[in-house]
Amino acid sequence: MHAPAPTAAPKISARHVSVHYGRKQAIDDVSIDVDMENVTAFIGPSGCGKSTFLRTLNRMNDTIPTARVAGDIRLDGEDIYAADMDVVQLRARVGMVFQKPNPFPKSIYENVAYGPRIHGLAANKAELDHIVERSLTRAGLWGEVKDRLSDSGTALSGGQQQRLCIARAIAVDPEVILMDEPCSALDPIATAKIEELVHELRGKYAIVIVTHNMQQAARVSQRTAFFHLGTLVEYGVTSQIFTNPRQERTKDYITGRYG
Ligand SMILES: Nc1ncnc2c1ncn2[C@@H]1O[C@H](COP(=O)(O)OP(=O)(O)OP(=O)(O)O)[C@@H](O)[C@H]1O
Repeated sequence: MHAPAPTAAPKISARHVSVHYGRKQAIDDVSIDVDMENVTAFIGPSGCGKSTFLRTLNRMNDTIPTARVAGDIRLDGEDIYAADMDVVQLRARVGMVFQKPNPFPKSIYENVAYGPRIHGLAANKAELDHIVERSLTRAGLWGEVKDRLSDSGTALSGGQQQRLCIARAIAVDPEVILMDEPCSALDPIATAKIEELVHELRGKYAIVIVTHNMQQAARVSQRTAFFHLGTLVEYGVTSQIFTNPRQERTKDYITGRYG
């Protein structure tokens, strides 16, 4: 399986990655490059391993006791599974947004300020205020919340909560943002806002998005990886994957024959 030639040095380079949960293999020998310029979508039928593979990219699988990851994953050439890798730092550099919005039960301001504070990114309150405003602005939420920053994050609508979670990821200055079906709990209008946001964030961060929705993959990404039964079947330019897939299995999936 060959990744398309990246337009620049890859931000993330994964080679021969396999994942087991106990004795069950969920990912089998996946190699892929992700760059800054292109949004990368992971698609494939339920259970094919998209989320499992996504979680290897910031070691989120470490939190699952039965999960074992083999292979080599590099962030700007640095081995993220090296023994001396600081996982807290790594997860700030490679942020994650989940299926279900999960703001902290704290104020909108605190949701965004928490990360920069623990990572020591602001020298004083004014700097922290600035980071909070900038992050909420980038996440397309500032206008809606600037007059209610002390309200609870959990009181926002689902779509606003998801943008708050994106602002929270952005606040610690990540290099990569991983999104695991970020719109699956949202209505079409909130979904459209997140998709717009992905367009705006493209190039500022390397973005990988797992989606069940092929139209969404076609709309938001420039590179698409099709997974099936734990393997990476095909990875290429999104328009090519959807109009002229090289592999029979990809064609069957995108034409709705299974999934
Ligand atoms: N914590 C876990 N423990 C054991 N098996 C797991 C665990 N998480 C996932 N699996 C298994 O690993 C395989 C891949 O699951 P994963 O959630 O990565 O797939 P997916 O493509 O993201 O699916 P979906 O689209 O339904 O979310 C599945 O067979 C699943 O049952």
